[in-house]
Amino acid sequence: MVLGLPDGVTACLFDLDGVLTDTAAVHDKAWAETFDDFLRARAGRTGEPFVPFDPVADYADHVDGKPRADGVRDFLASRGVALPEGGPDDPPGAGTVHGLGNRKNEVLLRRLATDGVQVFEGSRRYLRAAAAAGLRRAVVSSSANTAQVLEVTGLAEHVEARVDGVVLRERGLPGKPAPDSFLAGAAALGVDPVAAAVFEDALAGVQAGRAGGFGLVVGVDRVGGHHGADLREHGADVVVRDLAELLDPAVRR
Ligand SMILES: O=P(O)(O)OC[C@H]1O[C@@H](O)[C@H](O)[C@@H](O)[C@@H]1O
Repeated sequence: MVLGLPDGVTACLFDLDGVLTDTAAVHDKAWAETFDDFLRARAGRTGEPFVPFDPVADYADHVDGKPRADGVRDFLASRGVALPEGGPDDPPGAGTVHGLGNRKNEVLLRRLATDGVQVFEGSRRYLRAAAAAGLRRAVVSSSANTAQVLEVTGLAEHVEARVDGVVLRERGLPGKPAPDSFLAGAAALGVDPVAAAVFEDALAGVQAGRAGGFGLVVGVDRVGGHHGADLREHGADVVVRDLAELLDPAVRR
């Protein structure tokens, strides 16, 4: 066993937000701000009560890990709201799926610029150890901002391939929970799925890992509560709080 991975696993497919970088929380806040503005205005118009976006349950169940437009559609569907699709050039905040998505991206970029991006130290160490052990390494994220985040954090140099929200759109691939993005990551590294381990903090992400028949699905639980159990239920073979636990089994819970 190398770095907590079963024999035969020669590649690692890392999700980005919440696994390598502390950006899941930033996405979550940007979604909450966007959806709350939308829901508040809608309640004002319809007279229905304003029920805010729940940054724990709504984020985990409907948004986390999915491509931007899927997040908009799936969360609104959970509230019985269907918006027209619109198009990628819709102005931020327009009453379309893309308009709300563009608004969320504006808020996200503003928050990333003011708060910066933190890399989880255990993840940086794990990436270095994986490279030293000769494991292949790809980042597989639904975010269209992946390349910029990898650059500003200096993580790009540790990663050999990237499948992200931009690549998914270009290739017309379905996002997580479909396995396609992880399968594309394994293909980019030239390995079979069974020889690759998936590292994921989102329910949609571990579901994708399970659906793709990967060698191991590592759930990363940074939020606590019942998220660890939910990750297992949706497809994680093991759950850790930080990738450092895989480097040092002594700190494993
Ligand atoms: O809006 P972006 O940057 O393309 O990101 C899309 C999604 O990317 C995922 O990585 C995040 O878990 C989601 O929260 C986010 O919504």
